[in-house]
Amino acid sequence: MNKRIVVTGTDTGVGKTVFSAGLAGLLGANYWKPVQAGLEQETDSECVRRLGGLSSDRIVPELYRLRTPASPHYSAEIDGIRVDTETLRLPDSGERQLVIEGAGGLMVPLTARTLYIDIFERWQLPVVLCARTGLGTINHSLLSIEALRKRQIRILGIAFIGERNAETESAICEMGRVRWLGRLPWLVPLTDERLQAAFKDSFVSSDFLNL
Ligand SMILES: Nc1ncnc2c1ncn2[C@@H]1O[C@H](COP(=O)(O)OP(=O)(O)OP(=O)(O)O)[C@@H](O)[C@H]1O
Ligand SMILES: C[C@H](N)[C@H](N)CCCCCC(=O)O
Ligand SMILES: [Mg+2]
Repeated sequence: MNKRIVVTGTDTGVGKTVFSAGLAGLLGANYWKPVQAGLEQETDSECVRRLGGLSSDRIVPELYRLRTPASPHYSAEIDGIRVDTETLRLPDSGERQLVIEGAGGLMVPLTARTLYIDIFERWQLPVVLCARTGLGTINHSLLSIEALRKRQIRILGIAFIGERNAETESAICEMGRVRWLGRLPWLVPLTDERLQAAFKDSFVSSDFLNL
């Protein structure tokens, strides 16, 4: 039985890391951010550990820690290295499930020739697509869905992040023919306790089990 889930999004900054923290906390899963671009501020792994309440042994180390917060292909060039996409092999997660977060949106380049979506296609894991609820998200979401479908990547569903927008959420799910998994509201302040409580109210763990 597959126990690994990819968390991707319609864009950078949509809330994949916060969602991943909530999901890993809800499932008791491990977390992996294969390629981290940007080290000056809290990394995604550090954020998931803090907000998801994960012990350090549940965080799989990144394969690439690139200094510059930019597209990984460029951030790697600045660091004088090249992402070897052949090394992006799925780690064994042992007894626990594994939440894997991409970087930015689907068509983010890891190298001049390889997009993250190409890696998702190779992995053939189910994908949760994180999306905003505000104006502009319908286009971003339907484009992302189309790209995933074209590569026959299984979409578990859409996880919305932001304030309720019933018309937009239903338009995306109906026109994109994808499941509405839930909506994580915007939490201010954003704390581990508030996230974990809100996540339990927003999502159902059975949607992410027995994949
Ligand atoms: N539900 C939420 N409530 C409050 N703040 C949030 C929420 N989701 C995300 N944020 C904030 O929005 C910003 C972007 O979120 P996040 O880092 O999760 O995005 P991302 O999609 O993982 O970005 P990246 O592409 O860089 O990995 C962060 O400052 C985060 O704290
Ligand atoms: C730096 C940022 N936080 C992410 N890690 C990488 C986002 C890459 C976005 C590339 C793009 O779509 O222009
Ligand atoms: Mg992130």
